Amino acid sequence: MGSWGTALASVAAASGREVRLWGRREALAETMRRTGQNPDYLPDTPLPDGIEPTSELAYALDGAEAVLIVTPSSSLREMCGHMRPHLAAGTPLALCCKGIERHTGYLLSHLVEEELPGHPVGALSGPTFARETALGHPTAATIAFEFRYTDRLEPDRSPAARLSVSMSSASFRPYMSDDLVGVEVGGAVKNVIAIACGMMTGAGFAENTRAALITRGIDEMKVLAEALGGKRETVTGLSGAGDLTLTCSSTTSRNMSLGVQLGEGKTRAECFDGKDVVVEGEISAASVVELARRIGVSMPICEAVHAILYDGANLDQTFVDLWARPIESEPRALELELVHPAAMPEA
Ligand SMILES: NC(=O)C1=CN([C@@H]2O[C@H](COP(=O)(O)OP(=O)(O)OC[C@H]3O[C@@H](n4cnc5c(N)ncnc54)[C@H](OP(=O)(O)O)[C@@H]3O)[C@@H](O)[C@H]2O)C=CC1
Ligand SMILES: O=C(CO)COP(=O)(O)O
Repeated sequence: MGSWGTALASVAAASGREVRLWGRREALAETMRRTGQNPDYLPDTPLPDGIEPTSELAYALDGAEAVLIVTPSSSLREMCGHMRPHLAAGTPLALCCKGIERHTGYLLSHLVEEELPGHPVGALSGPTFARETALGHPTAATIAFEFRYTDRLEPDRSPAARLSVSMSSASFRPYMSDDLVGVEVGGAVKNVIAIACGMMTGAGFAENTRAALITRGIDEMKVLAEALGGKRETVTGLSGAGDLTLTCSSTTSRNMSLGVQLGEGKTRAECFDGKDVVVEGEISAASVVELARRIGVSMPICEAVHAILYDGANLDQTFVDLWARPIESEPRALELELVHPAAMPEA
């Protein structure tokens, strides 16, 4: 029951679903039941009827028609282990977190398929700040499940279609996709590009530079998505360019905000007043770059963020160097063999 989980519970409840909203802290669940709000993550945002906050995971999952998983990506493997004994076979699982697992290079759907086999796994992703979504501002997102055939060999888009219909309301518009890889890559990479945009803004670079980063960031998403078996065109949709535009335009974004503060010269410890805030792009800067290097995809903006965050590179000089790279053609050509992360060479 963090900010995005609570917002999604509001969306589902507003569209008429009965929602059990799980969180690990009973005290917060009890406060939410009593006050109808989540004071820790979405203060001053009343929750609609139909949401039952609980800290009992078995109860939360009992009889669920679908499960939205909204932990930070770094907690996802652990969370899958907690969920395993309580999930009914075949329950669709939709990942609402954004990232790529560090060290394995797994897309989060690969991780969940490994930990929780036998479930359709998809993703819900897009330009969706939690508070705006919970307050009912018109919001669109993408729900992606891989295309499958039914036992009768008929096209089966049912998890994506059913969840989209279940979640849709006057203010929330979920589009359907069968390109899970493309959707997941967009969600992971956009956070790294948002840190880059923030860093540049904080360091005093101007709007032209930010627009260039956003556009070239889309190119980095495209080549990574395609190399992993996704579609380039997915990256131009809500989960790619849409989310990138949102995240790179506002310090409401924690990723953009971290970048701005680092660009202004703060240390990491000084950012967010020392609070432990979920900034997925910090981990993704490492996991995306490690993955890209392993499969031979060039992602210079992500490399720049990685160098600053992990190698102690000088921020201003790194961005000067980014502009001094050899001139390339636009768009980039890509000639790569498709490879599953599990079969990839070590870095
Ligand atoms: N906020 C947003 O606008 C959006 C966020 N997302 C994505 O959603 C994901 C979650 O982010 P968000 O909701 O913003 O984060 P928040 O910081 O708002 O909430 C994090 C939630 O995860 C819980 N949590 C943390 N670690 C664990 C763990 N090990 N086991 C169980 N629960 C855990 C926290 O519980 P506790 O309070 O007990 O620590 C809290 O409920 C991220 O991947 C983010 O990118 C996607 C779209 C929009
Ligand atoms: O993913 C988000 C909006 O779509 C939230 O962005 P931040 O995690 O940067 O706050």
